[in-house]
Amino acid sequence: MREYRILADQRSAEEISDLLLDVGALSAALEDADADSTDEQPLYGEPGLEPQTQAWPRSIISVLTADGFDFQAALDAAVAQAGCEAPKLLETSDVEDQDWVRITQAQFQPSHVSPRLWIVPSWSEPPATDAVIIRLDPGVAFGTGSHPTTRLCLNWLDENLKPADNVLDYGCGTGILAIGAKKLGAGRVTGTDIDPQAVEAARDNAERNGCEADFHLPESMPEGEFSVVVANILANPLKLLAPALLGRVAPGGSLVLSGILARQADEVIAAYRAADPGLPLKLWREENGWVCLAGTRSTQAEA
Ligand SMILES: C[S@@+](CC[C@H](N)C(=O)[O-])C[C@H]1O[C@@H](n2cnc3c(N)ncnc32)[C@H](O)[C@@H]1O
Repeated sequence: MREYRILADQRSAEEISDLLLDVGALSAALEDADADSTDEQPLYGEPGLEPQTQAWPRSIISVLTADGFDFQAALDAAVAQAGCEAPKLLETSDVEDQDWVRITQAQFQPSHVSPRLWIVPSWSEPPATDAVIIRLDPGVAFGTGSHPTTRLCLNWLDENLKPADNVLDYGCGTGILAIGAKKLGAGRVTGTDIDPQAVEAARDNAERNGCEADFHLPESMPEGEFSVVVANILANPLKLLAPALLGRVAPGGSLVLSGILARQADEVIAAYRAADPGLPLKLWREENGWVCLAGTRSTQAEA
């Protein structure tokens, strides 16, 4: 059995993984290649890329194959079908047959992401503490707690959520923020994502965690305001989404944004101030060059 580790543009990584699995690869695990990087953004493609097309930078795909599998031919075919740039081969190694499950699982272990919250995959025992556990396995959607921006949002929720706050997770990915909010005591929890696979994954993950939460595509989102709106996307889409996100924050409610590099914080704060001076955003916290911005809408009595 062989393991191949390839570096791919994050936008095509899932499709490449799926195509390799379709033609017989035994497993394909994705991890962020740039989780701790604050290099120029975007980290792929040409410098002139339009802001709307920026996505998360690069993924490492670890692919396990049986002996005799023609990995290069399978990769070439996947690249041709996906119409993307060819991933870069980082390394290959021989793997003992009995080790492949262990290798796959070793890539994702329990992690302590905020004072109370742990992310625990299905193959691990929960830590023997009074921790609040989110059960989550890596899959098709973004959000396993390995990225600093996800952890920043979870920490904001852990430290600031009030009992029975109702929460909107905008750009929910796996639903990790919605599930975390519910486990921390939120009331009604709703999530949305433009990616139908993410909406599906979030529903499955909420059910697996025994969390009552509903997830919708943006066009099917029910009307209504929330006491907490959290969105971990990227600076440019967040600026475009300002009216939509601000319109969802109830009087006295909070808006929490991440997916923003430290050097982009001022421009995002300015865009939101221009769209609605009644909800001033401030830097809440920074981790590894990524920031979380947060602010509270004044109540009618204060306005
Ligand atoms: C970085 S992931 C965040 C996932 C998860 N909330 C977390 O914190 O780890 C951003 C998610 O936002 C979604 N997204 C991007 N643009 C969006 C938009 N305009 N409306 C809704 N979701 C969007 C993406 O599909 C992706 O799942």
